[in-house]
Amino acid sequence: MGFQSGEQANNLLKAQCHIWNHMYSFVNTISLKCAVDLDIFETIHKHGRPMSLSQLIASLQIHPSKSTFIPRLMRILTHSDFFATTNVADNNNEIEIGYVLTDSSMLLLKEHPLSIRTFFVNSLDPILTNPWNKLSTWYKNEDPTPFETEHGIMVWEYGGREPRLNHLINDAMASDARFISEMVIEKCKGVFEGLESLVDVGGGNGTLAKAIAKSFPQLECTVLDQPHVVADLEGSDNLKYVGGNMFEAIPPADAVLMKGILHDWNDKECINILKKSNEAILSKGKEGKLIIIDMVVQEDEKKDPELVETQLFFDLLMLVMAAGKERSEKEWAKLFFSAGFSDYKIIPVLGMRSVIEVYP
Ligand SMILES: C[S@@+](CC[C@H](N)C(=O)[O-])C[C@H]1O[C@@H](n2cnc3c(N)ncnc32)[C@H](O)[C@@H]1O
Ligand SMILES: COc1cc(-c2oc3cc(O)cc(O)c3c(=O)c2O)cc(OC)c1OC
Repeated sequence: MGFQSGEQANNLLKAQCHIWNHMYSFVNTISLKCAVDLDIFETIHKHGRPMSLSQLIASLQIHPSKSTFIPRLMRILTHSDFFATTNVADNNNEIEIGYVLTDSSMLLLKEHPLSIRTFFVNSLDPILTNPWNKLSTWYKNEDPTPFETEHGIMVWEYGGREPRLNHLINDAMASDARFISEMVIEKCKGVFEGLESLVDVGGGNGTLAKAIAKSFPQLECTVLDQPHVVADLEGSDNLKYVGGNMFEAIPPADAVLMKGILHDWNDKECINILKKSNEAILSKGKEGKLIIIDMVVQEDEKKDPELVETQLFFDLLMLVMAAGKERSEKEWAKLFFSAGFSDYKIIPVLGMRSVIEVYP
């Protein structure tokens, strides 16, 4: 085949690069996981100043025959912004490259107060990644999710039967909730002010509710989750745990909080949960509200390509794990009005996610 122009050939070469880039996008994931498993971030952090390759290699627990392969791992992770480099002088005053952590790698440290390492590590456990290999099979069968095609059971039911999955998910969610709690409370104080009671529906082990209960001591907080999730958890003065089913009943409260819940369900199921939430709010006899923390998918691709791509990754994650979806503002509005709510306000202060207030 002859090319009509140099431009045509160049376009095909670019297309090939695009395919190869996607063919090996997983290299980014695997390299990052490898650095976490080898404790590279912890090692550089503990060093306390820029760390040269020789210092790093000497501190890692790797086989001596693998020392010469560390620079290549460091190079790709520097390319993907998990390390920054600077010049450092060695003992002989020779200049070498020194590695330092970036904001992203800091969040993968075990001891960082906002660490999301557990969310990262647990999300890459084979129990949660194997279902992705069933995506095309799932498109050809009647199963509700690729998770069910892989494991023969839906994710939330499986959590009740398989303690390892229950812990993987609960610990991952708690890690995310620790990250987001402070920001929610700091940036959205007004959302909680004046409330006397709040129920965190599907609140997991209560990480977010605990932070809210601590910041607003006058607020009576309840965490509703599946019985096996809250079974061994103990409340405090203004926090209690209730085992139940959000499709059946939600305890009455001035406000219903749902973080990362509605994106796990399809539209029909969401409308049922929203109607139960509306009943819970109205039964207090006051003008309560619903507080949702979830993604609002940005429709303007060009605004922040990494943010939009990550939202689209999560949209497919929801399809693979739980038959849910990430929603655009239009899709959220349709759900709220179908469930009988009259208005809503999106507060876009959490990066990829937003706080949405919804009013009866
Ligand atoms: C994605 S996690 C979110 C956890 C928590 N909101 C957070 O932000 O960390 C979804 C939660 O919904 C809970 N869940 C699933 N089905 C439920 C049901 N029918 N009733 C109550 N909770 C449920 C799960 O047990 C899980 O804790
Ligand atoms: C709780 O708030 C959020 C939860 C999720 C989230 O993340 C997951 C990650 C996994 O590896 C497997 C899963 O099954 C899940 C979920 O089911 C799930 O809901 C994601 C969020 O934002 C992207 C959350 O914040 C709203």
